[in-house]
Amino acid sequence: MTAQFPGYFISFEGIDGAGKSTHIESFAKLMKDRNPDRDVVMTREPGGTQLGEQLRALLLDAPMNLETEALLMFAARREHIAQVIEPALMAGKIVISDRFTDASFAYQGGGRGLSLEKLNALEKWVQGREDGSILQPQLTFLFDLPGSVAQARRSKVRAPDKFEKMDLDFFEKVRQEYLRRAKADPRRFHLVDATQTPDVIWNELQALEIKL
Ligand SMILES: Nc1ncnc2c1ncn2[C@@H]1O[C@H](COP(=O)(O)OP(=O)(O)O)[C@@H](O)[C@H]1O
Ligand SMILES: Cc1cn([C@H]2C[C@H](O)[C@@H](COP(=O)(O)OP(=O)(O)O)O2)c(=O)[nH]c1=O
Repeated sequence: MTAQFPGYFISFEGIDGAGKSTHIESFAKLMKDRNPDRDVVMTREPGGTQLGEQLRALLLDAPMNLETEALLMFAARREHIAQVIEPALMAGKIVISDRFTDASFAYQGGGRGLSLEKLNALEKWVQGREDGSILQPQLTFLFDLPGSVAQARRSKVRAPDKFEKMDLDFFEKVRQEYLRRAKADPRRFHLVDATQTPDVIWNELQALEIKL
């Protein structure tokens, strides 16, 4: 269940190298152009706050126990929700986040094997609201593509962080968990075939009618 806010919450998801960053800023500009009376807040996870960015640096670099990793992801998320996401949504803003909780289910759950039970408990704890609802994006773009294609793209442009050093099998498991979640919640997810060219993807994003 999603709490009702005057704002609108959108997340971008996908395995590393899927093409999220390539489109997210143009998409934020598109939202602003179409809704000139609304503020658009761009943010990211892990991160989005001063503490969250410090946690991000640790999470993307230091090897750690799986439970520790999940707890730190959700700790950064709690701060992000309290400081950035909820206030913006209460004020009627459009929040666009480069990743949110689906990434924890996909990476720590699907990829590294943390149980669904623990992830569900963390989600309830961190995103639970007084009215019993759980904060979720209203719309999630899932950029989907085979791990091998994403890996080839990444290797051309950047040195890998801790997650990007994981092998193909890991990314295939992350991808399958993302797809499982998308299938379970088709009203929230918009699946993007990320093997298409950036132009085709951009046309697809522009053609979407988003009812705020
Ligand atoms: N649709 C696409 N086709 C081919 N290359 C792409 C496409 N989208 C992005 N890229 C390239 O792939 C690399 C990774 O894209 P990026 O947007 O950083 O991915 P992400 O943010 O999902 O990790 C970049 O070099 C980018 O230019
Ligand atoms: C939000 C989140 C991210 N991650 C991982 C996915 C990415 O590998 C990494 C950072 O994501 P991202 O910002 O997409 O990295 P980049 O800017 O290098 O494309 O953190 C998790 O494992 N769990 C989470 O809950």
